[in-house]
Amino acid sequence: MYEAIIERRGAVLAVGLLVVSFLYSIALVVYRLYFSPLSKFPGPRLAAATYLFEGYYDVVKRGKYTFKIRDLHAEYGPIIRINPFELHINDPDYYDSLYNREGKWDKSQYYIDSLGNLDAGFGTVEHDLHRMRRAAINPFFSKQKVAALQPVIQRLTDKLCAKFERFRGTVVPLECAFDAFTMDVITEYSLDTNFGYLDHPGWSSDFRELERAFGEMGYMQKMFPPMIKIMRSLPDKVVVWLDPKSKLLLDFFRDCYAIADRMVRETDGKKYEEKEHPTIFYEIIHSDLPPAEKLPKRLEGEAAAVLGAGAVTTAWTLTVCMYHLVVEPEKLERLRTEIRSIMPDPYEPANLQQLEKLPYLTSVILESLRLSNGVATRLARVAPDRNIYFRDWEIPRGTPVGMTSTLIHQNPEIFSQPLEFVPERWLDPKERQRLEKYLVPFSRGSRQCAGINLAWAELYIMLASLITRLDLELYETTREDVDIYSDMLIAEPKRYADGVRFRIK
Ligand code: HEM
Repeated sequence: MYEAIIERRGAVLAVGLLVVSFLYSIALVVYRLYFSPLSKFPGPRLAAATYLFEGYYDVVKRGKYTFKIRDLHAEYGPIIRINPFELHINDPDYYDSLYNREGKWDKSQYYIDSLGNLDAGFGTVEHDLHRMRRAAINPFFSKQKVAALQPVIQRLTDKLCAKFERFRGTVVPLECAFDAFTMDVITEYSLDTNFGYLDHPGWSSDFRELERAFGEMGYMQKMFPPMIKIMRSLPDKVVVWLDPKSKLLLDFFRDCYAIADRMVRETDGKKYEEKEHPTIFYEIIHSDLPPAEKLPKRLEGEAAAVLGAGAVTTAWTLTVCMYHLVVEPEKLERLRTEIRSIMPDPYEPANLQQLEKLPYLTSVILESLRLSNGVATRLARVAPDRNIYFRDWEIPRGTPVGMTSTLIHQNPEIFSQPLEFVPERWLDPKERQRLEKYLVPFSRGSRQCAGINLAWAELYIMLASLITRLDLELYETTREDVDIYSDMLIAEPKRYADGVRFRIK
């Protein structure tokens, strides 16, 4: 009898809960469509009503919302509402108004959640905290510091070129090779350790897989915000059973923690003074940051951020660059001739300052940065304390507003033949000045890339040595292996499984 009553009450409770959540959902949709401060902005009603619209394009169709956003702009105009709480602008001339250093600029919590809430400058929502964290690492990435440390980059460049020479006649997955190079540069230059990827007998694609897993998880996380917290609370074995790819992520964070922990211990003592050069942790540990900012767990986030942000982005730019140069041999030859004019012996490398003066090499790098879209996704910024303006639109304070470099770099009104590799467009100084306003691979403003100088140095030094020392030919690789097809935070081509492959001649 009691059981029957309890059963009946349970059923009533379940139905009651269903009805309440149904009514709540209806009320939420009505609020979002008619009463939200963003309801005046154009865009599809479905996107304004629910995140599932975005989820369909990014999770189900895999990284396609960026391209849908481009189409929506064509339909609704330069400013649109892309989800219940976020706006997107597609007007290249507005870029510097959104990404600058005037006033406070937060990042959007929604975006930061998708990065797994990294406890690093990269993953910091709030302007003031970011400013403090960024100030501690800025000196380390200055042009002067990078210039002084170019021997490290050159040594690792020589190591990769020598490895290519040992692999003559074989097929090499070029992106994996460049990943190994950029990972070794960052770990040695920034973290004073060496993952030794270049010492592996072959070419590992682990890191690329890791970044892809990161992108996929980010999109899932956006749709189901408690996901990361739940995953973190589960034993590792269960997480890996649920999603085998997460093993790469777990191992990666474990490695980052181990580096951070070791660095904190070593930097405390004299031993550090014996080191060849400072590292990012040296800067942080000796900075004015409060003690809580210097704990290994926090520094794990900083290590993960520089590795995650700096390795595949630069490696992908090198890969896209080499693809286009090999496909257009007259451009490759022109570049070779220019580099040889200052380094006739390829094994006696020119220094960075000399390379920076080469106009064609610089143009090739600018064009490669434009076409490679290292960070492919929109980057939302939030003005926390003031309304901002776009043309006649007043955007309420606290609203995430994003723009997407990929869409700007492919805008035919700015870059003629936007999908073609045309380094020549950058050669005329006046035209270059005009175009550089719209070249934003590193973003701009207070949250722009910290590693710009390092990325440029790696690109100059690697290209100069590789192009003058070796001949490469494509192996079963087409434009479908390099052109962006999905936005997985980083750019992903249509045929990403085998990657970009070259035979070393
Ligand atoms: C071609 C290569 C690269 C590209 C295209 C690139 C692009 C970017 C972009 C667009 C951001 C801003 C992301 C956002 O707003 O959320 C960023 C941030 C960052 N990048 Fe890079 N990056 C490159 C190389 C590097 C390198 C070599 C490093 C250093 C090891 C690096 C370290 C960072 C860091 C630490 C941040 C976070 C900055 C902050 O929030 O204060 N990046 N990068």
